[in-house]
Amino acid sequence: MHTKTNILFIINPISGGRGKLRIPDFIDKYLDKEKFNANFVFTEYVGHASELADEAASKNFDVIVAAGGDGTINEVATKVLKHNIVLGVLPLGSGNGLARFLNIPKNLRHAILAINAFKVDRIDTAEFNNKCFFNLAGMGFDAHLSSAFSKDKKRGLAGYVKLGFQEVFNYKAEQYLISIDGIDYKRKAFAVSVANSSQYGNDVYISPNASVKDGLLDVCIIKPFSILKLPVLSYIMLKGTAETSDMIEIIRGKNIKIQREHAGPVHVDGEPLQMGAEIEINISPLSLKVIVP
Ligand SMILES: Nc1ncnc2c1ncn2[C@@H]1O[C@H](COP(=O)(O)OP(=O)(O)OP(=O)(O)O)[C@@H](O)[C@H]1O
Repeated sequence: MHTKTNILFIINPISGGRGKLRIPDFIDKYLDKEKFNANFVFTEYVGHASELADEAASKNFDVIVAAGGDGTINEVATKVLKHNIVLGVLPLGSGNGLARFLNIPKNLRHAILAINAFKVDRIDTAEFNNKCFFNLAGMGFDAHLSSAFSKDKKRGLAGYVKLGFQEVFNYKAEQYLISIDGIDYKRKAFAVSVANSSQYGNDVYISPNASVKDGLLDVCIIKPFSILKLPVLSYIMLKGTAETSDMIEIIRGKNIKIQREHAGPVHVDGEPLQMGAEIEINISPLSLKVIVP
């Protein structure tokens, strides 16, 4: 007789700006009950997913599924990594950067069927000072925007795009000293992103050739630009041509130190945080077990 796998679904009710009350019933309908004992829990506040995942992993859960966006994945995966169990993802966020990179189906039924198939792969993870990240972290305009977005009542893609347009006009590029595996680069930048996967979400690519399995982080420096070139930058990101563009410089490495002008906002998987002026980023190759289609 097989023992079943204990699986917990941690559902963020606000991610992606859609109601999720019926999600547990839907999952229950398609999940393979021969394989899994399923439990469901909704998060109630920022940081709750992390607490729930930590508790479940120290009990008898073998798989924890983050049902939400990159912020929810970040909280859950940090604890899944710590306890060396398996992460699942149901992409129910606004951008779903990591899920898109991993080709996890946007269609919920298909994403559940992929969990049933239970193909487990390993991906790189990284630390941004003492915070884990799995998709993308950074500073400059990205961080400024995610800080502003978190204060905004309206979630979802439309709200994000609208706010982005408002903020981009006022934002000033800053000076950074970036050390990548011991080589120093002094750069003025609109934003500095450190990419594990290739995209912010919604198929907006900052580092189109990034891989979560190459043991490398992609430091993406968006150079200062005239606002008139904003459509060009947007086009580059949508088409995934950053690698050959003169608006973005991409340098790969394992150990990254960034000295910025002052302490201030950063984002870690899209979630805004405040950090000091000095940031150190390191990669842990193939450290996280995750269910992939
Ligand atoms: N009940 C809740 N009320 C308010 N915030 C919550 C609640 N549960 C979780 N959160 C927070 O919601 C934030 C956003 O979640 P998430 O990133 O999953 O969605 P998203 O931003 O819509 O998607 P994406 O990151 O893919 O664009 C996270 O910081 C998480 O901690």
